Parts: sequence; C-alpha cells; structure tokens
Amino acid sequence: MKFIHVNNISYNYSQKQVLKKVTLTIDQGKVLSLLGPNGSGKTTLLKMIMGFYRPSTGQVILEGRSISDMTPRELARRIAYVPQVHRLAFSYRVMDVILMGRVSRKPFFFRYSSKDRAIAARALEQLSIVHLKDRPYTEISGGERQLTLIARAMAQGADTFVLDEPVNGLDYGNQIRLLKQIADLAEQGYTFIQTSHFPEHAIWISDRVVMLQDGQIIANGSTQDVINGPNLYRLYKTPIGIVEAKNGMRVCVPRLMRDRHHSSEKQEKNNAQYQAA
Ligand SMILES: Nc1ncnc2c1ncn2[C@@H]1O[C@H](COP(=O)(O)OP(=O)(O)OP(=O)(O)O)[C@@H](O)[C@H]1O
Repeated sequence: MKFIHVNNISYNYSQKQVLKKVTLTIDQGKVLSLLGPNGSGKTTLLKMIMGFYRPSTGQVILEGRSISDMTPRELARRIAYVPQVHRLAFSYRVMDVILMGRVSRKPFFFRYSSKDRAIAARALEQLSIVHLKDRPYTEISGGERQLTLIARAMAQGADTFVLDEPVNGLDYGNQIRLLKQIADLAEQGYTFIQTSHFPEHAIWISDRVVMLQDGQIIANGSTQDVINGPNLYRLYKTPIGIVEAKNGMRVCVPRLMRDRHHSSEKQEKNNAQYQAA
C-alpha cells in the first residue's frame, strides 16, 4: 500500500539547490533506506518528509493529504523523527524521556495520565528495555539511548519512523541488534525510513533502497535490484563487488580490500570494469 508519496520535490538552501525533482513512494510496513555520499541531500530529504522544511517545488503526500495542510501536532501523531543519539541537557529517567513522546497528544497544560504511563511501559517492553526505565538517560550507553529514542517515538503513537543514521556511534553488536529490532517492528506493520552510510545495512533490513547523488535520485527500487556493483561505484567512486554467501545472503566486498588479500588480481581491471558500468 502506497503510504507516503514524495512528489517532485526540489529544495534550495539560499542559492544552492540540494534536492532536485525527487520523487519516491514509501509503502506501509516496509523499510526504506536512503543511501548517498556525504552532502548528497539525505538529511534534507528526511526534513522535507517530516515537514520541518517546505519544499521549493513539489509536495509530500501522506495517505492522500499534503503534509503542508497538516498541523505539526497532527503530523507528529503519524510520523516520528528519531534523531542520531544525542545528549539531553538534564538527567531525565529513561521512562520520563519516553513519556515526552506523549506531549504531542496533550493540551498545553497537562499531566501524564495512567494511559500515557501504560503506553510508555508498553514501548519499553516492545524495545526490550524495561530494565532501563529508572536509569538516568545521561548514564546509559549509545545503543540504549537509541532504543530509548525509538521507544519515545512509539509512545508518540506514530506508525512511521524517520531515522537519520540510526546506528551512528553504536558498537557492532548494538548495530546488529538495533537493525534487527527495526526489521521486527516493520514485520508488525511499522514503516521506517532511514539514512545509512552502510549498503550492507540496507541489504540486511530494507525492502526498498533509494540512492541520492547531488540531490538527485540515481536509483530507486527493490534492495536486490538497486544494490549492485555498478550503482555502488557510481555512488561511492570505489569498486565494490557483491558476493552471495552460502545461505543466500549478499555481502559487499570492497575491491580495494579484496586486492590486498589477492594481490595477483589486477586492480586496474576491476576499476575499469566498474568505471565502464
Ligand atoms: N542549514 C544549511 N544551510 C546551508 N546549506 C546546508 C544546510 N544544511 C545542509 N546544507 C548543505 O546541503 C547539502 C545536503 O546536506 P545534507 O545534510 O542533506 O546531506 P547528507 O546527505 O545528509 O550528508 P551527510 O551524509 O554528510 O550527513 C550539503 O551540501 C550541505 O552542505
């Protein structure tokens, strides 16, 4: 089911055009990964989808309605932004941070209700972090913080999560566990849009991949179709092969590293092959 439709969006920061006629759709209950080199416009595109910035041309449509016709509160009830792991200025308990997700559902003066607390408790359970609920947010690890921020987004009641490099700064184990958590939540019907600098992470959990270069989409389709050597070369300017493990899982092999291990291979030949593609 087509859920979010990004329709022909362009955006300029003063004179500089950073998004050029970007069109894509996001299906409900799926994971979409945005890949692209530094400065290609990934974060700017996320900000458009969140309604933080208004596009110069084009529009973002959520279930048939332009998000420019929605109030920030209305939008926050559907789409939640999960920032990169950050530090809060004050040492709130994890439970309090998650309860903050309920604010968009409250009048100006409010107290948290028992329903709010039950929703926050459920989010703690869904993210398997019940044991952290009374810990100060400032004293938990980066991975635990990222899970807390996703729990806060869930407590907001949103069904779509926009994540900017969610594994940034996490150790390898926590990266894998966080991505597994995202894949599991997508199975339950939640929708995810993430930016990533790791094509393999896109292979692991994405249904769809969009490649951005200089603010333009250069590839958009199923993960299987989009993540291939020629597209990765176009994006990152370094040759990367894709090999299939025995269990069918696809793995990225940077040729520059492979050539260190097989010095008899002709590196120029590989480069020529990818440059020609
Ligand atoms: N507030 C701003 N004012 C002016 N230019 C900006 C601003 N934010 C981003 N840019 C520029 O817009 C372009 C796209 O930036 P953006 O942050 O969207 O890229 P990105 O693909 O997310 O990059 P990265 O992978 O490095 O996080 C870059 O050239 C950047 O310098």
